[in-house]
Amino acid sequence: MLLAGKTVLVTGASAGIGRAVAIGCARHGADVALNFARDVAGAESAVAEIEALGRKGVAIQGDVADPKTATDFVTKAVAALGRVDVFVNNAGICPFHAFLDMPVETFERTMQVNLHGAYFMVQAAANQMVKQGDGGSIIAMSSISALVGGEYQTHYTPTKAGLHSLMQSVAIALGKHKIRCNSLFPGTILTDINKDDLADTKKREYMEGRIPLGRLGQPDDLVGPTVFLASDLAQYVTGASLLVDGGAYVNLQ
Ligand SMILES: NC(=O)C1=CN([C@@H]2O[C@H](COP(=O)(O)OP(=O)(O)OC[C@H]3O[C@@H](n4cnc5c(N)ncnc54)[C@H](O)[C@@H]3O)[C@@H](O)[C@H]2O)C=CC1
Ligand SMILES: C[C@H](O)[C@@H]1OC(=O)[C@H](O)[C@@H]1O
Repeated sequence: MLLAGKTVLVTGASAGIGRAVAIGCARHGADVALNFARDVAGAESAVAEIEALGRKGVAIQGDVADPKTATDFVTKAVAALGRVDVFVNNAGICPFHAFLDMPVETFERTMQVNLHGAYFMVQAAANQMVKQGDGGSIIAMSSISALVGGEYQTHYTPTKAGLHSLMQSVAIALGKHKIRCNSLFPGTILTDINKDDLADTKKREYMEGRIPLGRLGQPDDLVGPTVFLASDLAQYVTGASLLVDGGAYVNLQ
């Protein structure tokens, strides 16, 4: 029970990686607050799974692109669960689109959800941790895309590099408060975010072929790395990043 007694907040947790991480943290002993955008049924079923594990769970609706959602989420999570020990910034979108005719709205929305939203969420969680006075752990679901490009992700990859950069800077700003800040770099994980893109059999086989461990990732593959960074096992780890990609990044030839 690496997270016994800890309260974990996760954004975008009604589906995909966020949901797996929220339930995984509960499996490791944490109470969990979930932010979700629209999927009430998904959020409620995630809370039910958390409660079935004997932990407390609460789902709080809000669009992370609105800066007010950040203080609302943290305030309501603290009202329900008492405190914030771990904050996982997970919510994100990746509407694949070519560069030369990228719609302004698609670019701006991707920035607002993935990066601006993260900034204010992390700020709200950090202020609560500073008020509590006994440290904490902040984890950003960045991406292998912080390190490499994507032809149809020119609006997305800068948000993932930006998220990692944010973790590096807040690791410095918050170190004096014993708040650790780190990034996870998932590779290609099978979720709704890439369902359409990977419906193209050629693309899927190409992506699979790049992975030394021989398979695309599953949301549960992110649970162990998240629990590690959230836990006291990582007490001297801050400003760091961890690739969770089956080895895809290092596989040049
Ligand atoms: N699936 C993959 O291959 C990879 C995913 N990631 C990142 O992992 C994170 C989770 O993505 P997945 O689980 O794969 O996709 P997903 O589409 O299954 O989950 C994304 C979650 O974010 C939520 N969300 C989207 N916009 C929101 C908003 N405005 N406010 C609140 N919640 C919002 C969605 O409702 C959903 O629950 C994202 O930040 C993504 O960029 C990073 C690397 C690889
Ligand atoms: C959505 C993509 O499949 C996924 O997102 C990322 O961040 C990875 O680099 C993959 O491209």
